[in-house]
Amino acid sequence: MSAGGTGRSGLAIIGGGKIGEALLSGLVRRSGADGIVVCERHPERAAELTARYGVPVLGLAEAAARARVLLLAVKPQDIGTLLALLAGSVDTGHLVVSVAAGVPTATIEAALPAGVPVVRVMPNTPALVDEGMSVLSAGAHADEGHLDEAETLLAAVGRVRRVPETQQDAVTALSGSGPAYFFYLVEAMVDAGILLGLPRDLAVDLIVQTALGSAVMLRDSGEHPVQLREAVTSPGGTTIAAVRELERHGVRAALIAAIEAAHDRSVELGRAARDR
Ligand SMILES: NC(=O)C1=CN([C@@H]2O[C@H](COP(=O)(O)OP(=O)(O)OC[C@H]3O[C@@H](n4cnc5c(N)ncnc54)[C@H](O)[C@@H]3O)[C@@H](O)[C@H]2O)C=CC1
Ligand SMILES: O=C(O)[C@@H]1CCC=N1
Repeated sequence: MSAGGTGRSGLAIIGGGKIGEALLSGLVRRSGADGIVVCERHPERAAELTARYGVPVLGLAEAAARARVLLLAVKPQDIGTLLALLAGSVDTGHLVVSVAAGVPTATIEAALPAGVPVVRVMPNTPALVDEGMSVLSAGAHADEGHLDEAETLLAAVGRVRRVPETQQDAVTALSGSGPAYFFYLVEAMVDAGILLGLPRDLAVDLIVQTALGSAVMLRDSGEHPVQLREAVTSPGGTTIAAVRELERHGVRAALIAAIEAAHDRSVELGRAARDR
């Protein structure tokens, strides 16, 4: 991560919120805090990140003067203001990596000096435990080398895939927001355990281990989710009684509609960032 002639190296994480911290924590675990700086506008939060990870918190101009890669991790609603503050400190020797949901690379490019390479990334919070899923797309001025650079960065906290930018709103709805759907499902299953009279800690333990085991099977067995579900579903048994209720309550349709709504919201956030 060094750019010949500029004297810049390393990474500035701009926005030390939930995803900024998830990425920071993984990067520090992997290679230590050297070469990483953070920009965070809330001083209390900034102090917390320094205490937790040993990273310096700098102003935007100083961070851009030092770091070659600028990782933008502020809300889509704040990206316009951030880019206006940052534009005078950014040049084509930087690589700008944005994780802002919905915000097209073209919107970021238009707010920065001509030719600055931009890569759009959709990560997710399991980066906190090195099991993240990050999906990359190149902007107009980002080449294969820039994508490789962003991929190396994100690979420190989990798996990485590349897609054309047109797929990023769908990716955001699936893997970006995806952890929330699984947590929601787990909450509901724990509630069911409570209804059936189990102690909460037992219900949580049963469901979390079942989620983990199921996830490993999905990843490693080579079998389709339908085959895995069929293997649990004994004729005349308990599972089919539950599956009938899931179908009767439209859970499959509800999930599809929910994910479509997340996609549409991502598109909307992108439009709002462009028009702001
Ligand atoms: N939370 C998640 O699971 C994921 C979030 N994202 C994206 O990451 C971005 C951040 O999301 P969260 O971390 O959830 O939000 P957050 O609200 O927890 O964090 C944003 C942080 O940016 C800081 N900030 C805002 N403007 C700033 C500026 N000009 N200079 C310095 N710091 C500034 C805020 O003080 C805040 O701490 C969003 O664009 C979101 O779409 C992407 C993937 C997953
Ligand atoms: O809810 C959000 O907008 C962000 C983007 C993907 C996950 N969290």
